[in-house]
Amino acid sequence: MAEQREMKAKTPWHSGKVICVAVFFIAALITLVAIAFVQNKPIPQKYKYGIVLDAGSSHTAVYIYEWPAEKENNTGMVRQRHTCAVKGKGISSYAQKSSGAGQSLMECIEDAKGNIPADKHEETPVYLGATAGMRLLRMQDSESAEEVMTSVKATLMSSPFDYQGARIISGQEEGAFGWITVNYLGKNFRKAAGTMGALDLGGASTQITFVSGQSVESPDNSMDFRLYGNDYQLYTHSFLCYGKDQVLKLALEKRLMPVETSLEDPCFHPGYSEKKSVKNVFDTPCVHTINKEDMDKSFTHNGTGNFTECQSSIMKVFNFSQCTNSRCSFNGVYQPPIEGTFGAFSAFYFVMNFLNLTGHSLADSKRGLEVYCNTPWDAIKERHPTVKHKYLAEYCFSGTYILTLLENGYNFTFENWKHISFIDKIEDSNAGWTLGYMLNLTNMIPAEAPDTPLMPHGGFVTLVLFLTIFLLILLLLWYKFLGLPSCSSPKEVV
Ligand SMILES: Nc1ncnc2c1ncn2[C@@H]1O[C@H](COP(=O)(O)OP(=O)(O)O)[C@@H](O)[C@H]1O
Ligand SMILES: [Ca+2]
Repeated sequence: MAEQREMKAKTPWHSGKVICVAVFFIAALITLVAIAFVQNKPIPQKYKYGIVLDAGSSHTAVYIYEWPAEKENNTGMVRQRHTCAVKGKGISSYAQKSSGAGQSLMECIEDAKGNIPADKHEETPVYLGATAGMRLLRMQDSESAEEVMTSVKATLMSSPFDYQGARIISGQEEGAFGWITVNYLGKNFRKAAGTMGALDLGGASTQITFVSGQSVESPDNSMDFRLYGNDYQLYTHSFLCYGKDQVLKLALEKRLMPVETSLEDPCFHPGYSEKKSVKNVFDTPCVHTINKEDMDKSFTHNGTGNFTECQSSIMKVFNFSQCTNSRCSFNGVYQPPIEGTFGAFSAFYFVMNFLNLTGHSLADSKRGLEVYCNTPWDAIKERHPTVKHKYLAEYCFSGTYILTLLENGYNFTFENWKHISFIDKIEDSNAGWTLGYMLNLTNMIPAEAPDTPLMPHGGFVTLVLFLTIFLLILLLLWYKFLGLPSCSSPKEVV
């Protein structure tokens, strides 16, 4: 008997105590693995949506953004879900028939309805911001501008979305929100590396915005932001009339005074010849007024294709002679020295990308344009049969304007030219003021950095699982070498 009892003690696998521990052990392990698995499985994300209409001078674009509901204050979480290009020209072109402005947006509003889940329509904010085309119309004819804005407001208010306003934004806002967009998308706000300046070229205005180490001398050009716990003092300026369509008018105006029947233009290709109406040049508050008689005339616009001469003619649209600050860009506008890297978007990108000049030095870009501008118009048309006629005719002018604006206007140099990146999108979202505008209006950029957990949730669960398994193994080893703590009742132990 005594021998039998000894045998039993030496074969613990048959003991009730061991089975008890094993059952607990396996049950605990299964539970842990199940918890880790369930917790690590991505839970279906709840998304929120926002719509911004960019009512530019040349056209209107609708942007739909989306972001995971519980992560809205993290940088870089909002992304562009969809865009819709409104057919026809910009809303300012409806000055004479304002109801057409709101009507023009209908198709893209329908398109937005299909792109946002129906149960979210009511809670999705919609904003419209109009830029330089409407600023010019307001200067020219404030009543018509008011009517156009009333018309677009009515359309947006009749949509199922949550109407949050339609207004003409200021040039400072346009510049600053473009800067916020590129730095938000580039996740620069929480990096030590610093931010990127923003260069936006439109049809009617252009904006330059960057963080300057020097204090900004003129209050009009200064904007302060506190974002994710950092203070930023921005230098920003918007040059009304210096978008590429208005600058073309400024340049033509200089060559058309006095009004003649033909005009030789080095900024257009040799062989280019088109009849244009004088009114098309002088129909804007950016140029001088001329008498009605001249307004009704027309002229033949002939290209001569000469980059150097084109550049000299463009130089005349800038005024470099007066500056009441310590330093200026042009037209007496204060600008601190260029600092850091820049993202150049909108027409800066469209034009430089078409010309294949996005990765070139300033010297190479000039050489490239010399050849391009001098190429006969017929050859250009043959090479690009599908490109819109107006764009194609104007790329030599626009490219030359871009180089002149950046080098002579803003004082970029052969040296720091490489710090300019011509960009269209960052991570599938367009660079432009719309995203920054929405982030600001929805309070999605906190002033202080939100507290972040030490490690992501999934990592935390996995770590707990491993630590527990490790402890269980320790327990088993302990049992093997030191014996088993009893599972049975205290009475039996005694
Ligand atoms: N593919 C393209 N090639 C050249 N220019 C383009 C292209 N697409 C758009 N543009 C131009 O980009 C500019 C966009 O300006 P827009 O945003 O409408 O005006 P603003 O910002 O001054 O109110 C316009 O001059 C338009 O003609
Ligand atoms: Ca624009």
